[in-house]
Amino acid sequence: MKKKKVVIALGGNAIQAKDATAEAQQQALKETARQLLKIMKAGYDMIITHGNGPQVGNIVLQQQASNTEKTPAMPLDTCGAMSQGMIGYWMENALEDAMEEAGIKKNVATVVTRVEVSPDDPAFQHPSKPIGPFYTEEEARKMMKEQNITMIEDAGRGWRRVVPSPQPVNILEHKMINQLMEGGNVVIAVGGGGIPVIRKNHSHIGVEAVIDKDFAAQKLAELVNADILLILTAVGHVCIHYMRPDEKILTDISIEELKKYLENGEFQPGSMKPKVEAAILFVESNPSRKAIITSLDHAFDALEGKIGTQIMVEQVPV
Ligand SMILES: Nc1ncnc2c1ncn2[C@@H]1O[C@H](COP(=O)(O)OP(=O)(O)O)[C@@H](O)[C@H]1O
Ligand SMILES: NC(=O)OP(=O)(O)O
Repeated sequence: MKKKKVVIALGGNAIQAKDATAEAQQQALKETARQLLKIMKAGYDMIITHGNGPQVGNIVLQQQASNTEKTPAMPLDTCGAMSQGMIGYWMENALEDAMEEAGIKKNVATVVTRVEVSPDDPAFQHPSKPIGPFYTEEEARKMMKEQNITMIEDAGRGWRRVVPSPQPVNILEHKMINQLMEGGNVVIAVGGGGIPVIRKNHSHIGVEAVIDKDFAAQKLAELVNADILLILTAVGHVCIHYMRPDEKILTDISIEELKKYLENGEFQPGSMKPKVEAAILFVESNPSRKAIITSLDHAFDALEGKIGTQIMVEQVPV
């Protein structure tokens, strides 16, 4: 039987569960690798994508802190590339160790990935993607005045810097990523939503932005003709009336029904809304495709259709 192709988008909790140290992030990735191993063992072909919001923001701050003529600060696109390398390297170690323990022999590779965006994307005028650490309102107001940056309150958790987050238009390395996966390798790609580039005079030029990893994963999943887009976050299901007394989990759901909830404003921008939108776009691109939103610990069972929010063209009758 043909192996199913899965593109996995790993949420923040898969990497930065406790704190921002290299040790803590690598520790979190060990558990992530254990969960991903179950998917590997079941014979799925997989490409792993991941976020970079906390990490790229911290790299930017480190760059600024040592910005001298001899050690100049690198721009945001280059910081994005650094975050891909850093997280890809940690993930390679974690996956290799997990495979070794389980007696699985596969190669793991990270592809530094550029994602083309449109220079006319309106997102460049409206920074919305939170990066780096959280601050108090007082600290944030001072930083905005002194540094000419935009900061917003992030889902009740504190204030964070925000940067433009344009939509992915094309993934430049998608053919190589697909070949690596079809060759039986585990591929880590489009990290942090990819390095944002625009096309100018036959060249690609990096731009100051951070692409949403759920949209980038959706674009990649379409381009490699994946069967399933698996979006992993900290909750087992998408909910409507989230955090209210009448909260309800969504299990099997059609894109038509999900769209209605989206239009009713059920999902928050910057958290569940981009995941739901990415899932709908993927399923709409081909009716045989399926998107799943669930937690890391439910990843394998969700692929088997047992749990999580399963998004399809038609709701499967029970
Ligand atoms: N409608 C909703 N249903 C379920 N969870 C929601 C909803 N709205 C917000 N959330 C919260 O948002 C989180 C996902 O957003 P976020 O943490 O930014 O994503 P990521 O896991 O990609 O880092 C969920 O884990 C949950 O805590
Ligand atoms: N690039 C991106 O979407 O990162 P986070 O998921 O960490 O916000």
